[in-house]
Amino acid sequence: MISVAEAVDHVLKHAHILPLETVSFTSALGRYLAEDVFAKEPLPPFPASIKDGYAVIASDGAGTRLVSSASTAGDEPGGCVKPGECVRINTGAPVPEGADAVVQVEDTLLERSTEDGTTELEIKVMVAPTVGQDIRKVGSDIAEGEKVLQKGQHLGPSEISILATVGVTEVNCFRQPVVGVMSTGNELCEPGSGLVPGRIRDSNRYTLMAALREHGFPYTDLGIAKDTPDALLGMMRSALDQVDIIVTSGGVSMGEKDLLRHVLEKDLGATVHFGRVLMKPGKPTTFATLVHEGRTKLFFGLPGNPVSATVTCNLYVIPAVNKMSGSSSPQRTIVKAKASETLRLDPRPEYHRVVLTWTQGSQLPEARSTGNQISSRLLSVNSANALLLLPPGTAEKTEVAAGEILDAMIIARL
Ligand SMILES: Nc1nc2c(c(=O)[nH]1)N[C@H]1C(S)=C(S)[C@@H](COP(=O)(O)OP(=O)(O)OC[C@H]3O[C@@H](n4cnc5c(N)ncnc54)[C@H](O)[C@@H]3O)O[C@H]1N2
Ligand code: MOO
Repeated sequence: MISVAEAVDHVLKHAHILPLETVSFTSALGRYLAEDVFAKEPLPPFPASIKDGYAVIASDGAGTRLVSSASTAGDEPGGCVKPGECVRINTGAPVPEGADAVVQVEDTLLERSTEDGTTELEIKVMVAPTVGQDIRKVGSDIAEGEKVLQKGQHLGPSEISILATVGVTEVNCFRQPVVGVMSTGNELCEPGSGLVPGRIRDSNRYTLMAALREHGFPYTDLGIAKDTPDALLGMMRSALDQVDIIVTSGGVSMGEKDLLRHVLEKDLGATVHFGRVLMKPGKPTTFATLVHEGRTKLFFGLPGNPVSATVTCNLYVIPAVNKMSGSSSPQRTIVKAKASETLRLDPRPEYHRVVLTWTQGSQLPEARSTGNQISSRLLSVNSANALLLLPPGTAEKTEVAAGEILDAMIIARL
């Protein structure tokens, strides 16, 4: 049996970054950039006011100014401020020529206006301005030609905003792999079905599809395959044309209906890189690759037990999809956490489902166990936001004490 670290190495070694494709910036959320992005123009493209107030000549000092005109956001830059004058200006509006400072309205007094009170004629600057005060210089936010986004960067809302502001409406990103999700097992029925003797509802397919959707990855629902070599082979063969990765659950252990490895190796000619991993839960996790029409396809056979499928999806599938999408740090985030209770250690390294909570004044989050960790008990992942990485038990160390500090892998939005 190989270790989790070795298994992850195998997966990441075979998870090749996919070729790039051009995408509209409006659909680039969650993608990884395949090129650097530069600003064609400076931002702001004109000297812009930071405040609502008056554009003035700083050397005029404090005192009375004639209000000669107004500049509001959206106006074409123009006009000219002469000594002793000022221009009423809004935040974001172009600062007119001649002016070298903006005085915020709070630092002025209205001295004289037209009889109907609609137009200011004279104001008094109460505090002597300094040159450049409250003006954004041309290119002070983004310089012309500046690299604003870097190849390999993840595009979140802020990066989409940067693309919009520099007017780059199409970008080259790495293609995201399409993941086919399949459940296997004669006992499975759809969640909408009433239970008949011997049957259970398929939850794994919905867990896996939801996990992919949560990360913004494209997927295809391949349905439920019966436990026969022909059914498995047929469904996998037809999926290979549509997807880059196939993720199944069930059928990887030791039972006579655990056919997957045989179908992969003998019928599809895939190379199985591992089929048993020293971990709890998830021991029978199987990983294989095969070349189909010149392209390497990845195959994850996750264990059928629902919690095992969830844990191994986080450990292997999500990092593989991240890497193929162009991420340079594809693995899930690990933080330190404090065990909130005594936990017995298993002979296998355990991925214990916990709820991390941060309390004010404490530096580390507390990790509270979700209770009975048997791999069939889906309630052990209910509300879990992390997997506490428990070392294997030994004769000397059989448990983790309350307060011990351990690594925890984040598996949900915090
Ligand atoms: N003799 C041995 N038996 C088992 C071993 C072993 O080492 N030797 N390993 C056990 C471990 S650990 C696990 S995990 C399971 C994994 O088995 P399979 O991947 O072959 O999964 P199945 O046998 O098909 O199913 C296991 C369990 O999960 C339920 N299941 C399956 N698919 C779904 C689904 N889509 N949604 C909900 N529940 C599902 C299934 O009905 C079974 O109860 O093997 C142990 N056995
Ligand atoms: O490895 Mo299994 O996933 O413990 O139940």
